[in-house]
Amino acid sequence: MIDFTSQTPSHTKVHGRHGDYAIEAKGLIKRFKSGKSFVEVLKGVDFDARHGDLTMVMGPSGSGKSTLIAALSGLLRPEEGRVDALDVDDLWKLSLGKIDKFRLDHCGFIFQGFNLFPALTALQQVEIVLKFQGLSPERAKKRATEALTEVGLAHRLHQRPAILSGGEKQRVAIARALAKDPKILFADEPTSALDGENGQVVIRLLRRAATEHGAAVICVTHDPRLEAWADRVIKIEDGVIVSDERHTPNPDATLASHH
Ligand SMILES: Nc1ncnc2c1ncn2[C@@H]1O[C@H](COP(=O)(O)OP(=O)(O)OP(=O)(O)O)[C@@H](O)[C@H]1O
Repeated sequence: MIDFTSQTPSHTKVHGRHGDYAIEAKGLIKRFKSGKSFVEVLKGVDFDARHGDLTMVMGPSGSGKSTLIAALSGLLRPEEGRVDALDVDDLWKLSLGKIDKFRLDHCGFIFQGFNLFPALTALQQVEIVLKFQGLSPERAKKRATEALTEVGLAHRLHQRPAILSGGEKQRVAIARALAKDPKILFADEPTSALDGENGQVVIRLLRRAATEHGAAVICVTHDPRLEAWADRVIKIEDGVIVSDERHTPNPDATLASHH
């Protein structure tokens, strides 16, 4: 286990100014230019996510899921609406530098394509982010080793991505995201490139990030089988939230191999 006590209690209820909510967004509108006109991809979306919850965002291809994540995390400016996150009121009113800093300090990201640096070992992939955050090399190494151990990769510390399996690469990406103990963890289709067994390892780690580390985990997925692990399932269609339900998660659910 990683020692998170130096930053936040392990059963975190890291309540910022917005109480149980890690993120609250209102009236998000995002348009993209398409020829001479605009396509509205988010049509006034209200969204919130709580600390300790695994919130799943589901919906058909092109419904706006990735755009929503990008607007919530300060990566893509919406035309209208506001995002309150942790202690920040209206993220999009901050300077770009402050938005970047907010993301670096508080958000973790896990994507379908892993986004690892080909030249770096598993340990270095995680260390680099921690050093960038200001940890000393010794502390970064210790923390990176702990994070990789937590995801079951203690025996792979010195391997580069080329010789890691898809499941191992995704676990490195998860260790990298979790090592800084993010209060908000964004995952975009984190299991879609993986077989059932590896997908299960990944979704269990995301479940644990919410339950044990108190992160608000926001996971975009096409895969309805992942709902078993969710506290909440939000469905989006054509830029509009069409349903929002709370669930009782089953952390021991199984994901049959589908490859
Ligand atoms: N930079 C962009 N410029 C123009 N259109 C875009 C841009 N990014 C996304 N879109 C369009 O916005 C719509 C929503 O895209 P988005 O990636 O948010 O959907 P999604 O629900 O995540 O889809 P998928 O499940 O396929 O990843 C799509 O029609 C897409 O083509």
